[in-house]
Amino acid sequence: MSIIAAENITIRHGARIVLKDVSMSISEREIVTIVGPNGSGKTTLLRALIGSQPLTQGSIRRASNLRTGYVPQGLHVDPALPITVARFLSLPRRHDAGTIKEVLSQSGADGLQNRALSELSGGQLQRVLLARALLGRPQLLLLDEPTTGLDQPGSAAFYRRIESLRQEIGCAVLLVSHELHVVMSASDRVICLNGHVCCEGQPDAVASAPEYRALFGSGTGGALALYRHDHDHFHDHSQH
Ligand SMILES: Nc1ncnc2c1ncn2[C@@H]1O[C@H](COP(=O)(O)OP(=O)(O)OP(=O)(O)O)[C@@H](O)[C@H]1O
Repeated sequence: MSIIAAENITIRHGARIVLKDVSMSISEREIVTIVGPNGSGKTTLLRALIGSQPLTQGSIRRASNLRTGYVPQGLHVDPALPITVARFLSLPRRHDAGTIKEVLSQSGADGLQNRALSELSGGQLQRVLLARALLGRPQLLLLDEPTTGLDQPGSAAFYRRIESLRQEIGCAVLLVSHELHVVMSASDRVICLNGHVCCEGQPDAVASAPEYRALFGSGTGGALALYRHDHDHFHDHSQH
């Protein structure tokens, strides 16, 4: 059963049509990855789904009282900001130490609560942001390019974490990635967006292929897979 659906949505930024007649949906416990080139409307679609982006046309249908957790793209942390991870997780609403410990553990960020936010590595910060999104007990997690700045093993580890989170808390996950060819094999479905939905389908797991192993090694635990992208149709962007 779908928990959220975009129905024929069109979004303009000024005169520019960024998304045109896009329909997609996510079911309970489903992991969906959106791929597409820069500027193809991925972030705009995510923002529309959480209700922070006005629609020009179409509608968003959500299951009643759907709880969502959103991790935006590239949060900048001011190095001069003297704030610990625990304090950051208690803004704007206070959470007890037990809850903070639990979400940090679920995000693979055990023991970071007393560290200064500005001193975290890119991978640690991503996990803390994920922990923050978990505080609201989301039924749907939306993550905008969560592996930006991570190396290949770091990305693979993050994707495995997402899969175990789904098992642990039973949430659905919608991820955005700009990497067309590298998506996680844990994705149930990949949506390729380029102002419109170009195509969608299941990612092909190629972890056992020699070419794949030569490229990525075997240390990624099969978390990375190749999505075969067939561009068998013509894109007319003259309307954009
Ligand atoms: N607030 C805004 N005002 C005007 N134009 C915008 C605004 N937000 C986004 N756009 C434009 O909409 C288009 C889609 O942007 P969006 O951020 O959704 O793309 P994206 O696929 O997430 O890109 P990237 O991979 O670079 O993050 C871009 O051309 C962008 O310049």
